[in-house]
Amino acid sequence: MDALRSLVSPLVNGSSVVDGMKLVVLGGTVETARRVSSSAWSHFVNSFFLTAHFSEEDHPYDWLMLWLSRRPEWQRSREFETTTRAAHAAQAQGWEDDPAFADEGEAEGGAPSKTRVIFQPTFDTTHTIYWRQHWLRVKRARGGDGGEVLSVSVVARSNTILKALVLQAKREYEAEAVHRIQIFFADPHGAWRWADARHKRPMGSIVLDPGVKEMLLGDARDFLASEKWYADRGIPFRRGYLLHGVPGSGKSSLIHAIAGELMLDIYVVSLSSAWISDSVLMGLMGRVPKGAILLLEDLDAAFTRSTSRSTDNDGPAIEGPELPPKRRSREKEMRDRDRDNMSDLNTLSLSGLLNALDGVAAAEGRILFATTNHLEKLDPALSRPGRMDVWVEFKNSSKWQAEALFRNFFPSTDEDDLPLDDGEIELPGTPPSASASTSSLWSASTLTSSGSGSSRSTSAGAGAGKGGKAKAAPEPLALPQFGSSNKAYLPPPVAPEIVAAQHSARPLDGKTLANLAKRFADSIPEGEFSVAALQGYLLKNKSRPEAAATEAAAWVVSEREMRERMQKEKEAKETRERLEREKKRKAAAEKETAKKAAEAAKAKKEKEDAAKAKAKAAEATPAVVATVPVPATTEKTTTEPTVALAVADPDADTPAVAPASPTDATTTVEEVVAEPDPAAVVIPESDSESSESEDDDNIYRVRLGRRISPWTPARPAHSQWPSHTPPAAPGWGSTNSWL
Ligand SMILES: Nc1ncnc2c1ncn2[C@@H]1O[C@H](COP(=O)(O)OP(=O)(O)OP(=O)(O)O)[C@@H](O)[C@H]1O
Repeated sequence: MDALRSLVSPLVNGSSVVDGMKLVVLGGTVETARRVSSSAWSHFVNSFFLTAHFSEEDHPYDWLMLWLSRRPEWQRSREFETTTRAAHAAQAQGWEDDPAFADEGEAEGGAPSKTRVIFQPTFDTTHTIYWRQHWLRVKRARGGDGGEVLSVSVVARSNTILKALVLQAKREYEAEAVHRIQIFFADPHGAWRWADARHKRPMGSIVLDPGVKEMLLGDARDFLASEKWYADRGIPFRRGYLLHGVPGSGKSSLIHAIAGELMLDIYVVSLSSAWISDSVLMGLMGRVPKGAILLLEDLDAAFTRSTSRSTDNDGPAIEGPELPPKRRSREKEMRDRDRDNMSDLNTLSLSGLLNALDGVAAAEGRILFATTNHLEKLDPALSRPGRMDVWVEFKNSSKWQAEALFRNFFPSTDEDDLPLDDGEIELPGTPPSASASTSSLWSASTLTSSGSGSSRSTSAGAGAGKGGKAKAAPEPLALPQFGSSNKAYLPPPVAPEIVAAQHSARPLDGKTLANLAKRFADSIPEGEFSVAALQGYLLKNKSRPEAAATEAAAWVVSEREMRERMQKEKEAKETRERLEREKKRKAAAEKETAKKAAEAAKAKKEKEDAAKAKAKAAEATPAVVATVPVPATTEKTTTEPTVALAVADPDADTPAVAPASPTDATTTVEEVVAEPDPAAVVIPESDSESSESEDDDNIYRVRLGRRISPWTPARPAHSQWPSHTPPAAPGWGSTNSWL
């Protein structure tokens, strides 16, 4: 005990515990003070900083990212990450041209690298950038929703510097984007997703009847400048254009060109999308920025989504030859993915669409373009003024358009159009049939004769746009040929169309071009082919303008034949399908008839079987019939009806009757037995599980576990019953001695 006390006493009485406690308190105080002072310091510092936050989803974020990408401090980050995800943004904004920002890799052969890598500082790294006599602290971070947020802080008394920064970034961005238009597509979640940045399409490349383009462009320009005019008159600041007509006639191309001319972004919604609904559309419309083009594709398909249209035409609305296949396929992929991911949720209603177009929540300041191939399918409410103010019809190509298209297509050495020869059209060089072998020397003979085996790349005088300088005829084509050194077997000549596909045409002088264009237009029937079809033909002959002009008539014939063949095939297919359908319908009807007949036969058989079984059972089993005889005569005064039991004897003609009560009413029983119900109240004794009595004025039957068919003998009048003896049902077993 003493030993224990001696151990504990220093702890209790000694100063070590107190010292320990003091240490804990001291440590706690110091740490608290440190935290408080640090927090106070950061509050103090932050109170001098002005901070702006930019969310990834908003445009200023893109402006600032472009601005930052050009700051050496940003690029010198010691901690950085690489991404290819943002490569499209870089491309869109021209960052790809900045060697410090993207990789310089090139694929073999000098082609640009397929994947561009972007370097950017990691998250949560703070950068200090000096700009306009201010130090800016810039940080990328993750926002609450997982998206990226860019924060820019500056020590300043007012936020002027931050505003100036944003405006500067915007200016730079817009200067960068001046040659491109941004395309956004609606996604199934009701948000706008950036899809592409495309080069502007020159208005001159659109071939329409004179004045149409100018009218539309002028109208849109005037609208954008008239906000006050609209406000003063209380008219909603919106304008709608309905472009309708045959496919491939330039509707989307014109919208693209107008957007480029007016420097507007395009927001595209395809109303035939599977996921579109009233609420999604309303949300999308509300988020279209002011001064943008909203493009509603396939207006007619909104409520009658035909699979053929939605599957065939799911490419981007803004199509053009200049669109790189890579981007085209990315957009297609995006749409396909959306379509695959989403179940068919299209619940767009007409009223929903009308509301989205000009309801109270509809966005103002935007230009609406809607396209349709079937004007006749549109609800009149959709196309009324206020929703669609200007209508433009697009038709198949006229001769005038064909000529203009030809002139646009092939490069010319002259700026000015030369008057056409009145006389015969003169083609340069040899006749068309031989032109393939002489013009630009793309011929097979050139190929075979060039067999040096060297792999020289041919610049075939291409790229000289209209007005470009005339170039010397390109060098003979010298493609590397497999087996060129093999003397035993010479390679077969290359097909002319393959050769033609490899080059562009030489620039033609103005007079020749004019003559060829006229010859081409003469061969094209008025209003029979779409401009897109003509463009396709010219593309096939893009290195052979002469052949394109002279072979156009043959092409028209072959196209007609092909159409005829396709029409016949279509009709044959339809007939086949119709016959197939009829056959199926017939087979189904026959099957149905056979089924019904089988069912009827089965039912009949069942009925017969049941009847047989019943009859058999009636013959085989004696039954107990319990009836309650009634007073047959008025003399009967007893208040208790007598119960009689009839035991069915299969061998007897009539069932034997055993009086159930000593107070017998033989007459009654005999009556009952003598006139049995034909529906056979024959109840096997063994079936008797329960019984009840039925009140029937003067007849009482006792049910023995089976329904008894009605049997109504002659009734005595009620008055025959004494008033004090109602025909109460006898209590179960009240008089029936055997129960
Ligand atoms: N009038 C035109 N002028 C110049 N090019 C045209 C014209 N019409 C069609 N094209 C060319 O044909 C192709 C398809 O044109 P576009 O997509 O504009 O037709 P669309 O009328 O919008 O067709 P759809 O109704 O099927 O969407 C484009 O490559 C375009 O360059």
